[in-house]
Amino acid sequence: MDAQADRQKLSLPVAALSSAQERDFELQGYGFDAAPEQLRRPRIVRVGLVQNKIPLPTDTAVAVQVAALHRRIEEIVEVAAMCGVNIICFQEAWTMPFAFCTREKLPWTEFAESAEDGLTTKFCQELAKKYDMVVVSPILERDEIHGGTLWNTAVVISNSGAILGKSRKNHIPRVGDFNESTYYMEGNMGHPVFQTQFGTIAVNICFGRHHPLNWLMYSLNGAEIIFNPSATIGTLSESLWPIEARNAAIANHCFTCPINRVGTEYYKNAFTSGDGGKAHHDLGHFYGSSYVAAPDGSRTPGLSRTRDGLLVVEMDLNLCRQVSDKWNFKMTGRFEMYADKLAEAVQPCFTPNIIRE
Ligand SMILES: NC(=O)NCCC(=O)O
Repeated sequence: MDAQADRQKLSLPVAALSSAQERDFELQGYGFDAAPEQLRRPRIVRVGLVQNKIPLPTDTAVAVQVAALHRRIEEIVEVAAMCGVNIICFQEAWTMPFAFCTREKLPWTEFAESAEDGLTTKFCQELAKKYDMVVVSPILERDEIHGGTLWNTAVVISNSGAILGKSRKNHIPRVGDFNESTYYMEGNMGHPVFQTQFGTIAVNICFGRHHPLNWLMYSLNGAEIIFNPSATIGTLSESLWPIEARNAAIANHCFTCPINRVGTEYYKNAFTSGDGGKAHHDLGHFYGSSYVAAPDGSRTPGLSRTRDGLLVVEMDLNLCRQVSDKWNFKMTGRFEMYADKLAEAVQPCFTPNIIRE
């Protein structure tokens, strides 16, 4: 039997379920248990994963689009609060259309905001305080202190409303129409993890999902829950989606939370893919399917491929150490051997260890 079938359904408040229905988004809840221990109490936390379409056409005024996204997220977060969510994470670049496919600078760079005192961070600080909830807010960041550099950044806001810090996307796609290197730089902050009241969390943004060493480094820094806010399309990655984050949860003895936006975003000006094909007006269908995977390899079902949704997942973080003690991948990982070998392999003078007759 697929381990995903035995994730128990979480019973969610009727008021939350009816609000979700009224507000036209899917609401699902699941739970992961751990065995009782003698010396540690269960460490129960509820996480919320939000996936959504952009509510307005991409040629609406920038400020109007941002405000509409704020309103949409506010109504979903309100329902998350009814469900007792402690930590919530939104999708990659949640305040904007995923317009990097166009390669146009304006108006898309106008969606970039300061991670420290931009409108969106202030909005999230209010939500965090109001609902006593840690908020992970992935945005396009404009870093005025460093010449206005753009980054793809997740701002982590404590349930007190204080900004705990930020984490930047380490790996930038060079595939299909994901022309993100035209806009922002590779993250320069390494692999920060954030100690929150509810557990230790990290944010591995989108394309980092394909890089096992990226997951590993967040885990080595102590992350128990790694969020993976993403924007990806069916024709490109749907076959990888159920596997990569789930495998990372197993390999790193932690929970992983991949989140993908939904819908097809239409652009007025056509763009090409540099493959001789016809110019087109959209990047493709963002297939949602957000889910949570546990360190024991089980996972929740995914949210819808087409609808806005909130996935509420209760987990006992004691499961991380319990699975680690069973499988010991951190003990058996031989990281010292790989550290040496990788240091050699990245040198220009490296010669592969191939034995020939
Ligand atoms: N947002 C982003 O990095 N997308 C790239 C495609 C993928 O990773 O599936």
